[in-house]
Amino acid sequence: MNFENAKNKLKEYAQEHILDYYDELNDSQKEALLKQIDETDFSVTSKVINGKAEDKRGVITPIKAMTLTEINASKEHFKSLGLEAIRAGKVSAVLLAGGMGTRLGSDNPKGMYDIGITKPVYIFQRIIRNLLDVVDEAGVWIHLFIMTSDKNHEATTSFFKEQNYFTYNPDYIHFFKQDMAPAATYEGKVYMEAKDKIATSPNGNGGWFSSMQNAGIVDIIHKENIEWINVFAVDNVLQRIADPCFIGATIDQKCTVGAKVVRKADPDEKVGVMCLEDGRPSIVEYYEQTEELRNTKDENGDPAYNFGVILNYLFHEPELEEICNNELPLHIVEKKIPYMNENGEFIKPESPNGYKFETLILDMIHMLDTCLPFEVERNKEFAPIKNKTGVDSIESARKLLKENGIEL
Ligand SMILES: CC(=O)N[C@H]1[C@@H](OP(=O)(O)OP(=O)(O)OC[C@H]2O[C@@H](n3ccc(=O)[nH]c3=O)[C@H](O)[C@@H]2O)O[C@H](CO)[C@@H](O)[C@@H]1O
Repeated sequence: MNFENAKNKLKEYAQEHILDYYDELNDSQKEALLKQIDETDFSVTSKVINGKAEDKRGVITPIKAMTLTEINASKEHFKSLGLEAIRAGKVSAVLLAGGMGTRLGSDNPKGMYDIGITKPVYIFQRIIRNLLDVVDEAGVWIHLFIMTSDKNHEATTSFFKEQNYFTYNPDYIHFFKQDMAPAATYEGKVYMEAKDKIATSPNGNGGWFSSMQNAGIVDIIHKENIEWINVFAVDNVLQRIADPCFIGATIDQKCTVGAKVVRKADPDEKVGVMCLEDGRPSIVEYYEQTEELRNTKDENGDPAYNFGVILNYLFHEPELEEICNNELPLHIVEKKIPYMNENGEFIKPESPNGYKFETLILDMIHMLDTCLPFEVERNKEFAPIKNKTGVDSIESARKLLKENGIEL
């Protein structure tokens, strides 16, 4: 992209200030900035209307989940269906590791965090170990696709190499990068990180499938005749990945998606909740749950929206291709955005100073026709690490790992 084209593109979105320092840059900086302007989707900034994204939610009603009791009654059947699919090479996994580990106060990718006490136990290591349990049981390797971002790709890939892929077969590990989105002020003006660099951040975990397409990963899926993709978060060190019982239940129920859910610990727990939206399966993310939704009770006096997603979904791949051109809703999130001020100084703000733009994986559920909310025991499958201490922290995860007999 040349200077004139860049100027025109920025004008369209009222972001011309990005080129304010262009004349001061050397040739390689100029080139880098023009490339970034070319690759960045600025249209997101025009979606800020009075500081908010348009809210187009339908009518929310409760959904029924397959409960532990129901699952236990058919466990062996589900398990054998799932193992059959795995052994036929129809199942793959996607690790979402494009987010930053900022809440842990580390600049490294979250998966590199060492949660060990007497020996190093990295988050990535726990995840691979969990997947290896199924590989050992099924007797076949499972393709694992790992989503990174511009900010952590190098660090993640070198770490896996250095750790010898935690004994996983490297032929079955494939990395791909997710796309980035600009960060902006409350007025929708894109922040600069430096004179030659726009402030960008990973564009939310909703971009995982389109990023897989852009990176050519979907070609591997086709070539290998993979039908199911188990997508999961980097931060839950206890989750079962490519869980045969979960896979079998989703196949048995003829659903396009399966979503692992837990009963919420309390109405304010920071998990998205499963529901029906205009009669179709859907999820309301925690920061968008109203007081009313959190406190509604069903006819038995139990919370009506009690099934929280743990971010472990099983997608039937062909339907993802059908919906991939549909636009996912944009979520506008207030965040602390490091930026360069008008004096050219780099500032790391103490409190939120603008918006990041994200699409979320949970919005894909509403686009697909059928979803099986599949209950799992929270003490056996949900140990998310979001914070250093307190709720959903390294401390709480260590406690749960110990309870499950895992040495740290
Ligand atoms: C949007 C989403 O799914 N939120 C879920 C997430 O909340 P949570 O608040 O943890 O969601 P985050 O967006 O922080 O991260 C979720 C996962 O997505 C990855 N990531 C995130 C952003 C990005 O641009 N790229 C990327 O790969 C992260 O590395 C992480 O593995 O986990 C909770 C369970 O613990 C669920 O109840 C929430 O519904």
